[in-house]
Amino acid sequence: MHFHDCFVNGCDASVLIDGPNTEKTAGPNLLLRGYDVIADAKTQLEAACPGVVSCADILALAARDSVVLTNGLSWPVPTGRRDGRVSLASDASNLPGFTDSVDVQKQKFAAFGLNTLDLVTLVGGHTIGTTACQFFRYRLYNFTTTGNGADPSINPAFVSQLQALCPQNGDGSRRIALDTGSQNRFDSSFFANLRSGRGILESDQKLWTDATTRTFVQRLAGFTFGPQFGRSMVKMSNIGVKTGTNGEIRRVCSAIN
Ligand code: HEM
Ligand SMILES: [Ca+2]
Ligand SMILES: [Ca+2]
Repeated sequence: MHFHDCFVNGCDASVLIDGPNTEKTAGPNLLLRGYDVIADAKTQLEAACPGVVSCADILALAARDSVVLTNGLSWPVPTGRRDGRVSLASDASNLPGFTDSVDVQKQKFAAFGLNTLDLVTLVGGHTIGTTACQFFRYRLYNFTTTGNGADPSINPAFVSQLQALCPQNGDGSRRIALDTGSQNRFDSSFFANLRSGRGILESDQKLWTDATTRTFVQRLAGFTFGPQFGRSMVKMSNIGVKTGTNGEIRRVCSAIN
């Protein structure tokens, strides 16, 4: 959620606003979840200290805390973001898509001052969580006309496992781990999986196929992922921050004051 917020109008909680044609209604945001967790935190903060902690700061802090809760390394989160007053679905086109080439992924991150190391590191957020079959099933059936019909960048031994989890005409909303075998642990296993052709999203596996990002995947599969993730997250969470008289401290995260 923090990533999808920061890439559209900066880290200003614009992604949390309810209403017709807000960012929430844009394709890439339709499956975001956890709004209830942010709303709960806001209710408790307003009861203790009304008007002080922005929804944008809650998103940044919750992102860090979810990493800590899944056994990842912590980092200090700079605070002081104010909440934006604009949220338009039409602004969500900056967000990367799961079929994007490495060049496009790099461009979309570079537009916010994030370099290739930041890109590969931040995509490592896929060490936790799941994806719906609909976002990668096309890689398993009739992707090619030769061989077993699957995307050749998938480890052949892994194809049948994925086919069993996401049958061709099965439920597209069924969810499977983005980091096979380690979906609840914030570790470097995601990068080891890319290295062995076990990436789930096409955009993730391409980070290994492409020579310009492969060296970073190789490096992050070691011990540097933990500390680097905190550094790259602090860069991401500074995108377009509103301070001073810009924006407001929302009373409720789903609506402007
Ligand atoms: C090239 C960039 C990226 C693309 C194309 C991408 C795409 C996706 C897709 C398609 C899903 C599955 C959505 C679903 O089925 O609900 C997903 C899930 C997820 N992504 Fe990304 N993502 C990218 C970068 C990031 C970054 C930078 C982070 C965090 C720093 C991140 C964190 C997550 C998490 C935690 C999930 C799991 C959500 C859940 O379990 O509900 N992603 N991503
Ligand atoms: Ca935003
Ligand atoms: Ca993991």
